[in-house]
Amino acid sequence: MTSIEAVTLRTILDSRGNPTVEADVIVNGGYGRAAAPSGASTGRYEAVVRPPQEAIPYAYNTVIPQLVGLDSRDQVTFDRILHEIDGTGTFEGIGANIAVALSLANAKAAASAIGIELYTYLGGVYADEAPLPLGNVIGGGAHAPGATEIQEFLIVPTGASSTEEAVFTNALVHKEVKKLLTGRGITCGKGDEGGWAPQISDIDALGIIGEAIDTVTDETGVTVGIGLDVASSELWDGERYAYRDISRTTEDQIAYIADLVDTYGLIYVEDPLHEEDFEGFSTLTSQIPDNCLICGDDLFVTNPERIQRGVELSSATAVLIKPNQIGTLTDTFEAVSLSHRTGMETVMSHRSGETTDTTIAHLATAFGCIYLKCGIVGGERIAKLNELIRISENFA
Ligand SMILES: O=C(O)[C@@H](CO)OP(=O)(O)O
Ligand SMILES: [Mg+2]
Repeated sequence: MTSIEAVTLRTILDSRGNPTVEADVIVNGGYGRAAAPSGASTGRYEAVVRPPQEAIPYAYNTVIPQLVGLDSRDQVTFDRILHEIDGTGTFEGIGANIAVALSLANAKAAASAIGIELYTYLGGVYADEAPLPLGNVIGGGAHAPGATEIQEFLIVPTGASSTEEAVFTNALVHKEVKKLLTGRGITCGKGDEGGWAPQISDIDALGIIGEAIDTVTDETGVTVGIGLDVASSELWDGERYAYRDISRTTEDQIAYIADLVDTYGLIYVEDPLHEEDFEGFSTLTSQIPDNCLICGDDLFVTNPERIQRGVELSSATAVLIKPNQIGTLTDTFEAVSLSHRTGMETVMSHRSGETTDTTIAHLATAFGCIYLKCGIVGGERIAKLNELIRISENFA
């Protein structure tokens, strides 16, 4: 038994300058630390976050005394107890930020006590491949208001032969996009996730990224695919998708996305429709070629019940996995395994508000996710990418 000896919670800074929760779990022979990230375009059905200044004192009184003495290696019981103490099903009581930090820190403590890496502890001998990085190269929406209308223009170095090459290919495209923007006299800063945030149309963004990829592929020989996170719940006004100069009905939106997939050869589209529209997702998925994943983020919120509904309606071919949307590692694992059992891919994802915590690089590898979505540059993003490079050394 790896007994939990002490638990500490503190408030730390996130990448947007907001307070977030960090947990330390100390066990006999090891310790684990994890921090909660936070979203800007959060799904309506995500587990509930409580402000750290309220949630931490509450956890010291109500949660931590019940965790001390538990066996850290029994993650299922640890997570069940978090749910029992909370009692709401959505972590409204203790806060999903507290729950996720504690749950991940506990797994890391158990791995550390055994003296193995987290991805090996969770994935065993069959965790032998690192996911490809899916990175945000241009962005707007809730992450950079005033820039592009689609929230994220993503790239995946599908032709990379190593994690190092994959990570650096994305970085080269990111640099090349800056060159092209500057060459056209377009000034831009960066959005919350480190993608460029120019005031250009979505179509121009796709054109520029295509050009940048061509240059990088010519230089390196590595092919790169393009994806989108439309984050459509942010555009949906209850009746239509309200873009700046046009508003689209659901049918128009489906036709628009299908056309983008076709014209730009997209290989990944996340949240093309809003978070309630399982049927619209299903119609779009049936029209899209198999080589393009249709991924649900706000639609599924890493919640097995919602994923099951998506399975029944064939709404998507991939599920975005964000541990803080559901609150515990065990719930996250259930979401991943249900997705895989039903033939869907999984994409482990950062949030727009992040810390230098690298846990998701381990989870993505342990759980066999196809992609790790975590940006391209910026300290809190490269922390995860550099960890992925370290993890991949073991598979060489
Ligand atoms: O929509 C998303 O997929 C995420 C991460 O890119 O954004 P946020 O964390 O703001 O929900
Ligand atoms: Mg998303």
